[in-house]
Amino acid sequence: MKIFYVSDSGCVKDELFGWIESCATKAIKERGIFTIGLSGGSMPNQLEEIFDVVRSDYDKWKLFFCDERYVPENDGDSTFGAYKKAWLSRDNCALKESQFARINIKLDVNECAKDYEKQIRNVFKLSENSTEIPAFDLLLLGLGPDGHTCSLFPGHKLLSESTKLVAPISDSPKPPPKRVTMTYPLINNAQCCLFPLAGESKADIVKKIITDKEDFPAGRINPEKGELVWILDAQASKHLSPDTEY
Ligand SMILES: O=C(O)[C@H](O)[C@@H](O)[C@H](O)[C@H](O)COP(=O)(O)O
Repeated sequence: MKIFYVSDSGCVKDELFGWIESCATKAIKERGIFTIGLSGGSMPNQLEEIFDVVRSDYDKWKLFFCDERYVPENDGDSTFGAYKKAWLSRDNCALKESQFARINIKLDVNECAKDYEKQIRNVFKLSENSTEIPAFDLLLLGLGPDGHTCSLFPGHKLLSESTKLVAPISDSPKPPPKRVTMTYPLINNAQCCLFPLAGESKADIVKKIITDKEDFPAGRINPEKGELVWILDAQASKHLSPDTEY
């Protein structure tokens, strides 16, 4: 686990953009494609200026959602809708809508999750019955005050999902209730999982996970072959000591 301590939310963004650029450059050089998973919540706003900062061959990007709300894209709760507003509406947007893998809510939530998993397997050229697990180049993860990440919530049965790579949830404690979410088998097979966190509201849960090692869904993110990176501003890391190895 790597922890980067920075002073404020602006520096979290700078560090985050640096990671994105280096992951994308490496992936495109090695395999001609960059696969990235995006979270919702405050992350779309955090990533708003990406095209001003990150230099990359954006045509080679394929973008997925670590979790997505099961709502129409024009619904205020839609994560794709949030990125449409934050990115696709910009004059200097270097991405096309077609590069985003979107959920299909014409299907019921269970079939929607299966369809999304199929979309992921297709990008990684893996058949439906392949036992190989796709390895995303970078997953950008959020952290809720209850320690959830993606739509993996404390005490939920999805925490022990061991076969589905994308699962449906219809009882999310964080509204809206219906979502699809990546699960640990997929998340923990990524090359890099990154939590870019800023603000006082993250401090207590960051302490519980990193210092106290209490068991929370976000604390179970630990890529077997990849890197786990926390980028924390002074407020989010106020209970941590930069000299301590966690
Ligand atoms: O769509 C979602 O709800 C998110 O993916 C969710 O997991 C989010 O990342 C956390 O709730 C943190 O949200 P904030 O960044 O707004 O604190």
